[in-house]
Amino acid sequence: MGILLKNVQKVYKSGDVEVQALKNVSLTLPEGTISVILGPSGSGKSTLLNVIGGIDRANGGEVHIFDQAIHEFNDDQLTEYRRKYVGFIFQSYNLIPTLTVYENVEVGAEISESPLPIDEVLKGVGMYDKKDKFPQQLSGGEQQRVAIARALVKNPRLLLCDEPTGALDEETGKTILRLLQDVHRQFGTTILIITHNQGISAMAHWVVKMKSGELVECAKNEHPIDAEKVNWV
Ligand SMILES: Nc1ncnc2c1ncn2[C@@H]1O[C@H](COP(=O)(O)OP(=O)(O)OP(=O)(O)O)[C@@H](O)[C@H]1O
Repeated sequence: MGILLKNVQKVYKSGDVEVQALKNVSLTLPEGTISVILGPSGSGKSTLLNVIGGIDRANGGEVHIFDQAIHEFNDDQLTEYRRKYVGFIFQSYNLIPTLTVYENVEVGAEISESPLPIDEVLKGVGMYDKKDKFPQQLSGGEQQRVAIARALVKNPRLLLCDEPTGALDEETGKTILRLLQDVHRQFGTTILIITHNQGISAMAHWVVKMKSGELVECAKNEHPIDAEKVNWV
């Protein structure tokens, strides 16, 4: 199984206040599928992604990723899990401003046991021609391509995307979604995408809906559409 969550709970405490970010979330997503996670702001989407990616720990329940019980992992094991299996893409790109495009992707390659060739990955995302540029010399869409290249160069089995098109216009956003779809087709990568754009769910195999820390729906989409045909909302 790809992703298997059983009764996962996450509580954040700040002072006397407790926030139940995840309430008994159970979820099954097969390996090699694209899933979209929808839900209002504060519903627990990022927390869910972070728990699956081993950035954050659940307070209760079980988290099995590729048949590994990561909720039982110690910190070193969790770091190793992230390094080996997980690529992250965020809305804010998180590129290192003092490094070139090539060097930013190299950072991703260095932490991997079996990285893909950097030049090939840069060509794949259409950024090879700009490999010597710095992030501030690039448009938002180009920066996101570099961030995707940095995640992909690890050849991750799991690609976690938190609002990857949130800062992009429709045309650029769709090229990024196309790229994710191509990655899925080429490598069979399991991809999770958090979005506020409901239209994107039409390109996913599974659509997960969150509300107030609860998983309210996990529906299969039998006929995912191409990224270009997404109804941008
Ligand atoms: N580090 C933290 N400390 C305290 N509370 C937190 C922390 N991270 C998240 N929360 C709270 O947990 C709840 C779920 O947050 P989360 O970021 O997972 O929601 P979200 O659905 O991703 O929201 P958004 O769409 O706005 O990013 C929110 O009430 C949030 O304020």
